Amino acid sequence: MDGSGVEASTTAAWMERHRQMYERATRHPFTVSIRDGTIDLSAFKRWLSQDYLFVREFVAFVASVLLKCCKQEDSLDMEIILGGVASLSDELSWFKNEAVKWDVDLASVPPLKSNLEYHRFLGSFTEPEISYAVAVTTFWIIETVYQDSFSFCIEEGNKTPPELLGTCQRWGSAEFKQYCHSLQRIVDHSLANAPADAVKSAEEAFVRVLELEIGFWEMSSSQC
Ligand SMILES: Cc1ncc(CN)c(N)n1
Repeated sequence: MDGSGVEASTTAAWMERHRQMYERATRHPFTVSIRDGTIDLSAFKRWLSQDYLFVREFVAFVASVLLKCCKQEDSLDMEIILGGVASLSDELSWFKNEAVKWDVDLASVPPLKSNLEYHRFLGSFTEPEISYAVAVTTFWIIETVYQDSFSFCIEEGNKTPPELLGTCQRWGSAEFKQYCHSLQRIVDHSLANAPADAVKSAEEAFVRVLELEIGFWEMSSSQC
């Protein structure tokens, strides 16, 4: 609580403390080039196929967050996270449809280095020792980076190519923003009740996600 009796948000404080890195993740030249219409379409196609592989790994990660949530005494967050798991089925179908549209063969694409590094990070959350507070923080910031990055591509003044607007809407919509805010409330509530070492680990995971997201955009831009 601050002096006015308003509960300060830990997530907002972290966003401020790590603002530079947050900006690097959410205003990366890759997404900025979508917004200004200069995107290299081969880079977009690389992102599309790599992100499909990412989302397949993300399913298991979100399922592990759900499992940790269900083991909490008070599992009121369950419905929001379950909704997140359910929406991934639609998301995988979306990637498959887009791949056909862009003539990308998803079956023949191997994951690139930065993607594999992200997969390893996501895979570590199946460990039961990793707390729910850390896992749900990680989930929230992963979703938020996409929400912030893609909503920028559809904000006023954008020159986003019409064929990419559907992609930007997927994560940049008001609905997805609401969902990210719901996750953020869950995270702040969870952190407010977590021990100090878990809060510290959650902040480390927050920063690690920003690094991995930057690496993912870099990989999409340049095939590293
Ligand atoms: C790399 C990455 N980060 C986040 C998201 C949003 N679920 C995604 N699809 N891909």
